[in-house]
Amino acid sequence: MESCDAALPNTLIGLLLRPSSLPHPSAASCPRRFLRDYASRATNALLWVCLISVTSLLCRRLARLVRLWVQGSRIPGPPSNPFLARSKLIPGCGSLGSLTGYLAELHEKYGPIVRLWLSPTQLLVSVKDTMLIKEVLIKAEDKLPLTGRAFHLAFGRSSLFVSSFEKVQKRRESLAEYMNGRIAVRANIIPSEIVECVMGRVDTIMAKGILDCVSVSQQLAFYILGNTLFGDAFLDWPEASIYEKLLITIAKDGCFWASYTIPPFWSREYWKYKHMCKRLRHLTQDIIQHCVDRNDLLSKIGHSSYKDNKDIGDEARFNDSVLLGNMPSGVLLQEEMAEYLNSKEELCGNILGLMFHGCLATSSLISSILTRLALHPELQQKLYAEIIAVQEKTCKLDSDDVQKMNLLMATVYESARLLPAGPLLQRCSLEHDIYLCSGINVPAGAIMVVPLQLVQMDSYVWGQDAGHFNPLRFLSEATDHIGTHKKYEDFEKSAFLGEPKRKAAFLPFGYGTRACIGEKFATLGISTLIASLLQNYEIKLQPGSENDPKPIMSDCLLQLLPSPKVVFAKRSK
Ligand code: HEM
Repeated sequence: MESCDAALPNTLIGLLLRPSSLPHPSAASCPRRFLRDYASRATNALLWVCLISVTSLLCRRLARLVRLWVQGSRIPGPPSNPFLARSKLIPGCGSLGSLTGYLAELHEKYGPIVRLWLSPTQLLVSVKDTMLIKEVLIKAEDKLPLTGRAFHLAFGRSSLFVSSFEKVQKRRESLAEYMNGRIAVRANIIPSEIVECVMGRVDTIMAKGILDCVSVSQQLAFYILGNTLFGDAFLDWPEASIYEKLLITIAKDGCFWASYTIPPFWSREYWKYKHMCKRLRHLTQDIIQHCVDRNDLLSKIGHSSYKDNKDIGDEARFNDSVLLGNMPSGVLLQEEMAEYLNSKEELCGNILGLMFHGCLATSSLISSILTRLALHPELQQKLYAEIIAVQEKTCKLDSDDVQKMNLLMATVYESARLLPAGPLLQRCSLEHDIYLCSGINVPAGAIMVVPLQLVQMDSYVWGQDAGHFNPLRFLSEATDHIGTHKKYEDFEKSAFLGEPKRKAAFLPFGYGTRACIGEKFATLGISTLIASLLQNYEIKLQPGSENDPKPIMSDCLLQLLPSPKVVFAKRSK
């Protein structure tokens, strides 16, 4: 009789199962027993395979962690042990009581690049030197996984706001191409209807009384972005104000909920948050539908082939949107249609991500500018004169005109310098170490940050008055050779300063592979809006509040506190 052993298949599993000695005599005589034996050996083998893979994964992780510890300890920084890191960070926050304050002290002591252990697995590397910053922002292409998780939790799947550069690269390129193309063909980035609508809202709010700088800026930003992404349909969309409130509420809590590695299913608050996110996504689908009904969207975010494809379904038209990827013009194929339906969630995630980031960043810059204007009436006067001088030569202000207004552009830049959208630019390299020219090696997985406040207010780069608001520093003839400002005179003839060191230290929109795509759009759009506002209104502090404490920058949250109450006084024409 043939042995059972001979019956084992001639495969790897057969090899693993082949007994070292002769088969058990009873195995040959009992096929059922043999099968049981076979199954248990197969299970054993499978468990071994699992064990080996998990062990090798853990070993790889451990090796990576050891590399992080070893290489991290070679970067200059306080002599702390990764295991004691977090407990030391809080009391060590220094006199300024914030991470930026602490980093300032560390840079003073250890030089332009310092490391800090946030936890045994989290190494933070802060870079302050302008040349190193450029190198880091070009070489490190990924963003922190936490950022991607927060966007995903709040807005669903997105191909624009994820950690890996590989995943966002294509969408970044198509969006940037579209935005820049749009600026090139349309001089009026903010169409006159939106300016009129925004002015109408300002009038309505003014009729009720005094304006809070932050909330009015939020509304302005929301309408500009909404109109850009959704078209004119956004202006008469009845759910717009609910949408705005939900977006802001969700944005505030996003990072908190995303910081849980395992979602806290047991928490009612978490489910409330998820419910709000769902509502927001439904509203986004609603506004998309509203745009489709009004045939509006593609004139804003798609490209021209929409008009040639009137016979395709409403939903298919969205396939043409840059937020999903440009489809070749012509008839849509079945698979493309199916692909589109799968991508619906992605479109929603991309739109919500853009609305969230764009609104928050734009409103913070508008609010900062309005505050400066209310606090500096002499600057406002000069700006008004500049606007009128340009306007006399043209009937309607557009972005081409605005670019001729040097003092206005300088005011926007200076406000962005003093109040960047966030305290830190963050990057990481998920897979590869980053070798810097200075000989420092930043291990893969380390969190790299650029403390924007320190860089944009560095007196070595910006002069002794670095902490003061002075738009003239961006204009050549209004600034003397040591960088201090003259009066607001002769600024009309001034050119923008192009000094490289300053440029490298001016990063409100980031730099390098993951820099902001909306930079040009935001600066020109905001300047056009401010020009239109100043044409019609004078911005004043609320009467009686002149002697109140002046707004100062809150170091942690990066906003001006308290938000001043302002009045928009209509100009007599
Ligand atoms: C005043 C307004 C704005 C400010 C201050 C601002 C600032 C920033 C900053 C600092 C970053 C990170 C850059 C980096 O890490 O190097 C960023 C990223 C980004 N911004 Fe903006 N932004 C503004 C408006 C907008 C607008 C209007 C849009 C588009 C509609 C936009 C689209 C993006 C996108 C898509 C990214 C992500 C890039 C990526 O992760 O690859 N931004 N922005």
